[in-house]
Amino acid sequence: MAFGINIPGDLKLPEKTATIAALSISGIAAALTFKRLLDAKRRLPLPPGPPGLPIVGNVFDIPEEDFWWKYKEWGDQYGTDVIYLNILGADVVVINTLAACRELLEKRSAIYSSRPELPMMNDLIGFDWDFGFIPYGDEWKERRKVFAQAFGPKEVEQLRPKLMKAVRRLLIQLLDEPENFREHIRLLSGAFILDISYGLEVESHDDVFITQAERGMAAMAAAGTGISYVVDLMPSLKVLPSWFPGVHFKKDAAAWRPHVLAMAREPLKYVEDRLRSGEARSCLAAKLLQELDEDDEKYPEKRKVIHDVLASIYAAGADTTVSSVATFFLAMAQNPNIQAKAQAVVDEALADQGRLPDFTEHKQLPYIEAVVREILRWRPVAPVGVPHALTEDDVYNGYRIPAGATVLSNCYAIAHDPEIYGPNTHLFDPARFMNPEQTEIRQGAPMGYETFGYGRRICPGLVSAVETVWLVVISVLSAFDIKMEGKVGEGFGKYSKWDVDPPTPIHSEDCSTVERGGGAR
Ligand code: HEM
Repeated sequence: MAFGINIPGDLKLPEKTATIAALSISGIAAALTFKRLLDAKRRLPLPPGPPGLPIVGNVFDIPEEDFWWKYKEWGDQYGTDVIYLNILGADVVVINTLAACRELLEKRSAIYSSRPELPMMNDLIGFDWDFGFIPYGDEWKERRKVFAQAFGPKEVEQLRPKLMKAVRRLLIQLLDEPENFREHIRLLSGAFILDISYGLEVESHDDVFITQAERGMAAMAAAGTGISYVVDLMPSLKVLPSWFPGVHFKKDAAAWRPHVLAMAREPLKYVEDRLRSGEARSCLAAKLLQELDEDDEKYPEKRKVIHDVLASIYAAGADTTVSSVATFFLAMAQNPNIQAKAQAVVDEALADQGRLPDFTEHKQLPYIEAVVREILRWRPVAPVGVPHALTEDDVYNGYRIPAGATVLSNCYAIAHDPEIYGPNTHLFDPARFMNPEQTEIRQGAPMGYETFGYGRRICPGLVSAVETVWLVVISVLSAFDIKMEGKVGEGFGKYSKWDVDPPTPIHSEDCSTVERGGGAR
């Protein structure tokens, strides 16, 4: 019933008529007030932003590189923490401050937690199994719940032996082929995820499951999240046939789709086969599948949830972890003094122990904790987060934010905000998290976790990701010196115009590991 009002059945007819009339009048009045509020809301201005051109809007205003600084600069120029951009008619809102992220993405998360439509990524390439890309709603909630149960702090603790194994193998590979450190990091991340998800024992880069997953990830990187393909800006184009002139996106999608579907389908089938033959190794897939009843009429849907959640772990966790670990190598190569200080801390903790670091040292070494926080802060993996989408019209600071707007959080600008992280945020300096004596993490120090996003869609793999970075950091520091090698490149580590004292720009490929106490290998 409209407005949810029940009329008692024992009322007499005139009373009923009067009651109905009264209710109708108050209903109409409420509807009019609501409409007036809505109209007033719609008359409010959009947040300020660069003026843009007709039809294309701000497409040509956005620089290809370091666009997060441009977003911040516009915010400062217009005196607002939320700016508006029009991208070929689509509403895009960028949040430049932590306070505004908290207000909008956290406090108002009920309406800021969807995702924009991603026709290329989801419908055409086939990533609709990745719950990180699907809209807010029941399907997302169900998957997120299963994920959260598998990655709570206690569950992550149980994954530690598998993580230790992966990191120890990384050390051996660094010893054998330090110049291929990037490949080794990729294998560390992918192999650990395939082990915990499906119990797969991946030993080398040529492993069939790794190859399959990496092909899928290459498709994801090429598709981008939103504006790499014209179909993302004009979803209606997806109905065009692939022979239609200029419809490259369909050909690309057709080439990638089989890999993207296989990376989710094949490892799960492998576990199912192993369960039937009684040979399944302990892993999330085995645990979740064993909880299902094949006679349950909802079995196919429940199996699909497991399929989606497990594959999302690789899709969301592999490249992001690789990127953070690569930042560690870069930061150490650029900052030998910090590396030496961190190594001294590790050496002292392990003196006379005759072993490599393990979780005994976890949370015992504040400076290493600060190094990890600084890695995550200094070069956020997703500089403007993963786009959120607003599901209802909203008003912020007198500005209208329209329903359907894509909402970006400028994590990079926030992670470099001197009011949160102190001076010289362009520099890699773990000391910013420490107390003046440099003995403990300073009380009230921020976590440095802007890189994990905000609100209901915040990275649910955070605890596992931080533990992985931590174990790599402490293990590599205990065994190797990381030094720059050969020519000094350009581009990676490029500093922004805000930087006063830029670090030497280098490519992360130019780093090399040197066995501690030994010569360059
Ligand atoms: C340092 C490594 C990582 C970084 C920087 C990172 C960052 C992020 C970010 C920025 C988001 C989007 C948050 C938002 O929308 O506000 C996200 C989502 C997600 N991450 Fe991570 N992540 C990392 C590692 C991982 C790992 C290891 C896993 C799995 C174990 C994981 C699983 C996920 C999932 C499933 C989502 C989608 C959540 C949703 O849409 O509800 N991430 N991550």
